[in-house]
Amino acid sequence: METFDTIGIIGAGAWGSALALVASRAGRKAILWGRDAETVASVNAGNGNPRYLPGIPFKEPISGTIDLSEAASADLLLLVTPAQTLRAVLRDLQPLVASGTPVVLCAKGIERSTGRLMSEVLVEELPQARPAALSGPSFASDVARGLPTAVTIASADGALADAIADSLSAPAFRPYAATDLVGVEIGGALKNVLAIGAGAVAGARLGKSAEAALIARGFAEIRRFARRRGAEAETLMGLSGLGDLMLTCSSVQSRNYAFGIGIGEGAAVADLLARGRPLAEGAMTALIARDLARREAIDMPITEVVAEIVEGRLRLDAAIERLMRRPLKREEA
Ligand SMILES: NC(=O)C1=CN([C@@H]2O[C@H](COP(=O)(O)OP(=O)(O)OC[C@H]3O[C@@H](n4cnc5c(N)ncnc54)[C@H](OP(=O)(O)O)[C@@H]3O)[C@@H](O)[C@H]2O)C=CC1
Ligand SMILES: O=C(CO)COP(=O)(O)O
Repeated sequence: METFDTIGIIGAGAWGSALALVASRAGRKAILWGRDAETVASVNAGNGNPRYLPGIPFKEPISGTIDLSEAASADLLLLVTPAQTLRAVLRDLQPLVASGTPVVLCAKGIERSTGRLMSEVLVEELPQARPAALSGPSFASDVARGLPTAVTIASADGALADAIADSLSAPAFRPYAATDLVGVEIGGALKNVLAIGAGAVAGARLGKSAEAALIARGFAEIRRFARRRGAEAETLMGLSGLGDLMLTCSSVQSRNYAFGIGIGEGAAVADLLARGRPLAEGAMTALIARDLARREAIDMPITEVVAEIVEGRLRLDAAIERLMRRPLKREEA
């Protein structure tokens, strides 16, 4: 099996830092690239990442750098900047990455300007890379603390997925290899949209029954979308689909769920978005998924209302009424 001794992590936010700790715990040399010199200096001084993972000590060695070429020369790269920044980051990486380098996409989103999945952006901008994705139920703070976590690592090249899983496996971090890259990406991106919806229902105190209904019917939308893209049904039932959906739609640790709670409690979406941080990828993904669903005639009514709420064009009570008044239908997805 191929082995990857050095792992370059691109993006020193919460998830990139947590994954750098994982790589180090797995016995690899972890090179964490960040554009913020202060954060990188803090990591190198052994003081962790107080901006994104406050209060969590970094006990394992990580080599921080602001020099992209240093991280880009690693045997394996993890790309961990937000979805909408992926293309620009890949353009910077293009002259620095050796042919055949495996690149693991860790952002959960779809590109707004093109509707492309992260792997499609990767193929366009860094064709010399071997694409893979890491997804699943995993809060950065849990992983950084060393709490037990399982994720999916997918690549169309099954041997590569196995090798990446092997290289990242650590006592409290258990990766499962998979080959359905598209299914893994879709589950990870679209669960964030439902987390906003579920959070809004929770924030408005509409009851756990309503939350469960939204999650279950929203999951039917994700499966519909994934089926159309050729994903395997079982993928959506796994860690990167149902697993991450359960986590993100039920925990205030989730930034998407928390964003939804804010909406449900009556905060203006514009105010929530203007705060800019923490990152709620689903706010952007809702708009893209709605547009793609319309273009491809996929019935996604919950995604539709979440998108309109995010756009500030629909109130939560009107959204619920619209969903409840839809013509009755058979339950099958
Ligand atoms: N946090 C989590 O629990 C998990 C997150 N993810 C996914 O990982 C992705 C990243 O999330 P997360 O790390 O939490 O986000 P954070 O907001 O914690 O960090 C984002 C990082 O990306 C950097 N960044 C932003 N824009 C650019 C850019 N244009 N070029 C280079 N670097 C940039 C930021 O740098 P700066 O500080 O300088 O702005 C920051 O270091 C998201 O898609 C998210 O869905 C997946 C699983 C778990
Ligand atoms: O993807 C995540 C957990 O698996 C993190 O979710 P949030 O981005 O909503 O915090």
